[in-house]
Amino acid sequence: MAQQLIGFIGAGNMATSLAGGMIAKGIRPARIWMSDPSRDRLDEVSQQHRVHVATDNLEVAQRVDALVLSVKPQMMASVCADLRSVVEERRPLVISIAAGVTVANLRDWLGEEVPIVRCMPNTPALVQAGATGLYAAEGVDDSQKALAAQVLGAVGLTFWFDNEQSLDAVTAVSGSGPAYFFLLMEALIDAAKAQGLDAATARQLVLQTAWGAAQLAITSEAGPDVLRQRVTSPGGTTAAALEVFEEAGFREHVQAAVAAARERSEELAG
Ligand SMILES: NC(=O)C1=CN([C@@H]2O[C@H](COP(=O)(O)OP(=O)(O)OC[C@H]3O[C@@H](n4cnc5c(N)ncnc54)[C@H](O)[C@@H]3O)[C@@H](O)[C@H]2O)C=CC1
Ligand SMILES: O=C(O)[C@@H]1CCC=N1
Repeated sequence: MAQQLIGFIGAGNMATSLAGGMIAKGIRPARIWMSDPSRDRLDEVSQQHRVHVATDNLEVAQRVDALVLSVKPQMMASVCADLRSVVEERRPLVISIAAGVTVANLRDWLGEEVPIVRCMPNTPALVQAGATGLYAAEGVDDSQKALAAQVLGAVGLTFWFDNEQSLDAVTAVSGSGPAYFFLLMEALIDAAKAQGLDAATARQLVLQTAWGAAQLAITSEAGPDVLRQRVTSPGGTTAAALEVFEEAGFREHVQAAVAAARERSEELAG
């Protein structure tokens, strides 16, 4: 694994965070290749990370042991069509991070024999605090699984799943999940302003509280339920607020929202 080369097709936000995370974890930049049609983007990336770059996807595919497909889902079919002959001939491990693109889609586009790992990362990968679900299709060996875990593990935690359908649940929970927390932050900032706090202070209070709560939950042995109870004095302010949330059906809304996201993920996967 030490000398294997990793290529990213598409040098966008997710690809550059993954590469940045890998380099921060000690992988030599010389092992990383990136292709993108945008010369400006590649110049930026090679300056920042010192990785190899190419405007031609095939140049990267011809060199690497693992190919991370990191273009937008709607680009995937055409990008794969161009890569197909090289991939069929060389059989690199293909790692897809595209939402809603299935192993069956990738096999259609790249050939039946290609080893594929499908992943669902999330945007906190951009700050090395990601959570990624991974699924290895049949034909992926242990060293290839280790390589995929090394790539995605460079930007956060990784979790393997035995069946591909689980990735729909992962998408609904941790893939889309950052947006749920951002919505709560937005709503709390608005509420803070409605209570007379200035916008900048409201923002800082809310973000620090979100960060602190996450840190506390991650580092504490107690679960979120116990931590919530510890904040809540009987008859106090938190109890007054939580009662409003519960009466409004907060938990049921979260259940319904996640179910809707899962359903949409299944629809997108076809
Ligand atoms: N936003 C999210 O929460 C998550 C996104 N993803 C997936 O990550 C993938 C990449 O997303 P981002 O990095 O946010 O997108 P992005 O738009 O930042 O990057 C895509 C890159 O692909 C390049 N590109 C376009 N056409 C190309 C081609 N023919 N060949 C090579 N490169 C080409 C673009 O120039 C761009 O730099 C998507 O498939 C998305 O579904 C995965 C998990 C979470
Ligand atoms: O909203 C979406 O469809 C994608 C999948 C997970 C995050 N963004």
